[in-house]
Amino acid sequence: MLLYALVAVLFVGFVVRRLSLRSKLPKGTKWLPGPKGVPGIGRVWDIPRAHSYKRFKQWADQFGPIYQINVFGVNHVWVSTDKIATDLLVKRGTIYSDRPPINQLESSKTAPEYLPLLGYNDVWKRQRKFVTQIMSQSARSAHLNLPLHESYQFLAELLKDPQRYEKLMEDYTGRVISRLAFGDVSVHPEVAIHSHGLLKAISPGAHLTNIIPALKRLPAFISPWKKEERARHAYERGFFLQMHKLVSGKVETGTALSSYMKTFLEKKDDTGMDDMEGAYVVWNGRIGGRPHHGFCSHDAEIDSVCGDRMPEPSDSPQMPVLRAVIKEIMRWRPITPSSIPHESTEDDIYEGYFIPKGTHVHPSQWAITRDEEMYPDPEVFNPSRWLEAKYPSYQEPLTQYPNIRNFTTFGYGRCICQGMGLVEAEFFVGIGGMAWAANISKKRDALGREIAVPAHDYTSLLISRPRPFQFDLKPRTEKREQQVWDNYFAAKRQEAMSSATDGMIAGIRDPGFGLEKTSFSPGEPIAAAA
Ligand code: HEM
Repeated sequence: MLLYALVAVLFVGFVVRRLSLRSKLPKGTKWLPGPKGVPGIGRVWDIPRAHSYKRFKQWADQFGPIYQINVFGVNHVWVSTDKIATDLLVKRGTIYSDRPPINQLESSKTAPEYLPLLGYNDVWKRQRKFVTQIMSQSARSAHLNLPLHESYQFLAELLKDPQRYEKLMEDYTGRVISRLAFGDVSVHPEVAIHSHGLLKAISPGAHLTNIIPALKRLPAFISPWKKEERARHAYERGFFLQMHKLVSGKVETGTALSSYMKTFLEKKDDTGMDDMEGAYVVWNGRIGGRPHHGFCSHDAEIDSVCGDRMPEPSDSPQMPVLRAVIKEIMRWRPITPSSIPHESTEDDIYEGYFIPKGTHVHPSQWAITRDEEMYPDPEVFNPSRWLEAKYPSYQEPLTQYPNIRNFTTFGYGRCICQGMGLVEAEFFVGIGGMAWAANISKKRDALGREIAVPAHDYTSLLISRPRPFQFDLKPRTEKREQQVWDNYFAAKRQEAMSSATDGMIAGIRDPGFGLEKTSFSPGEPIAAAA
C-alpha cells in the first residue's frame, strides 16, 4: 500500500514538473503531428509492451514519416525514412548525439561502463576514441582471422546437431568476442550471461522503470527493480575485475595473447581510463549480434567461386549474392527494430516543425526498412533488390556493394555502431559457410507437408530474435561434410600448437592492436577510420 502511495506521489510530482518545463512554441513554427494523449502520460496505454515497433510504424503510416508522441511527459519523435534520420542525426549531429537515460541503470549517461548508452560527454569521447582505434587495428588484422577460425567449430557442431542452432550461433559470436576482448575463449559462457543480463536491464519491455521514469526515485529498500539491478551490476563488476586481474597477470608474465584488454593495459596512460573502465570498454560489443533466420538459395555463386572449400573473407568481391542475402536478412528483420534512441541537447526547427531540447529521437528501423519507395514490397524477402538495377536500393560496383557497413540497422551519426566491420566478417563466413556446407529447407510433418516457418514470432527485448523454429539441415555432399570436420580438427590442432608457441592462432602473425594510428575525431565512423 505504502509502495502504491509513494509511486502515485512521485508520479504526480514528476508530471507537474515536466509540464512546467515544456517549451513554448517559437513564433512561425508548429508542433509535429502525432497521436494525441492524456496530459502528462500521453498515449502510453496504446503502446504494446511486445513488438511496439509495429505500433510506431502504424502511426507513421497515419501521421507521416516524422511525428511526435508524449510518454509520461517526455517528447518522443519517431523518424521513418533514412533521409530524415540522416538530416537530423548525421547532418545536425552536434545537437542530436546525446542519449536518453536508461532508468533501470544507476546512471547510464555518465557511468564509464556501457559505451552505447553514454551521453554525449567526455567519458563517451575518450571511450569512442579508444574503441575506434582498437577496432581499426582489429579490422586491419582481419580480426586475427577469428571469425573464420571459430566458424569451423560452429559448422561442425551445426551439422552434428542442427536444432541447437540458437546456442551454437551465440557460442560462435561469443567465442570470437571473448578471444578478441580478453584473449581467452574459455570465458564466453559467462560473457553470454552478462550480455543477457544487460540486455534485459536496458529493454523498455522488461522493466516498468524503463517506461515510468518516476519509479527510479523510489528508495532502494522498497524498489524491486533497484534490488535486481544492484545484484546484476555487482555480479557483472566482479567478472570484469576478475578479467582485469587475469589478463594483467598474463601481461606481466609475457603469456597474454593479443586482445583489446592487453592493448588497453599496455597503452593505459594514453587512454585516460582506469582499469575498471578499460575492462568494460573492451567488452562493449557483446550486447550486439544475435542469430536470425532466412532461407535462400545462393548455391550457384558459392559453388562457382569456392568449389570444394568454404568461403573465406578474400572471396567477398566475387560474392555479391551472399552479401545481398546477408543485407536482406538485416533489412527484413532488423536486429534492433525499435532502434537505440538519441536525445537532443538544443531546441531545433526542422521543416517548420519545432523539436524541443530533450526530445528522444528514434530512427525507427522497422519503419525505415519498410519504406516502400526504397524497398518495394518490403515484407518480401528479396535479395535481388540489392543486385538488380531496377530496384531503388541497388548500388554499383557489385564487387563492393551490397555491404552492410553504415546500413540503417547500425544507427546514425556520431554514435553509429563500432562493430560493423566485425559483424560483417562474422556474417560473411558464418552464413556463407552454412550455405556452402548444407542444404537448409523447411521441415516436413509425418504426412510430408511443409511446416511453415513463422515470419513474425520474435522476442520483444531491445535486441529482437526469432523464437525457436524447425527446419531441416543436411550436408550438401559427403565430401563437404568431411571437409567441415577436417577444418574443425585442423583448427583445434592449430590452437593446441599456438599455445605452445607465440599464442596466435589460425596462422596469423601477431600484428597487435597498437594505437599508433591515432587520427580521429569524435563520431568518426569506424569504416572511415580504418
Ligand atoms: C548485428 C550486430 C549489431 C547491430 C545490429 C548493432 C547495432 C548498433 C546500433 C543501432 C547502435 C546505436 C547507433 C546509434 O546511436 O545510432 C550501436 C552502437 C554501438 N555498437 Fe553495435 N551493433 C551490432 C554489433 C556490435 C558489435 C559486434 C560491436 C563491437 C564489437 C558493437 C559495438 C557498438 C558500440 C561500441 C556502439 C556505441 C557507439 C557509440 O555510442 O559511440 N556493435 N550498435
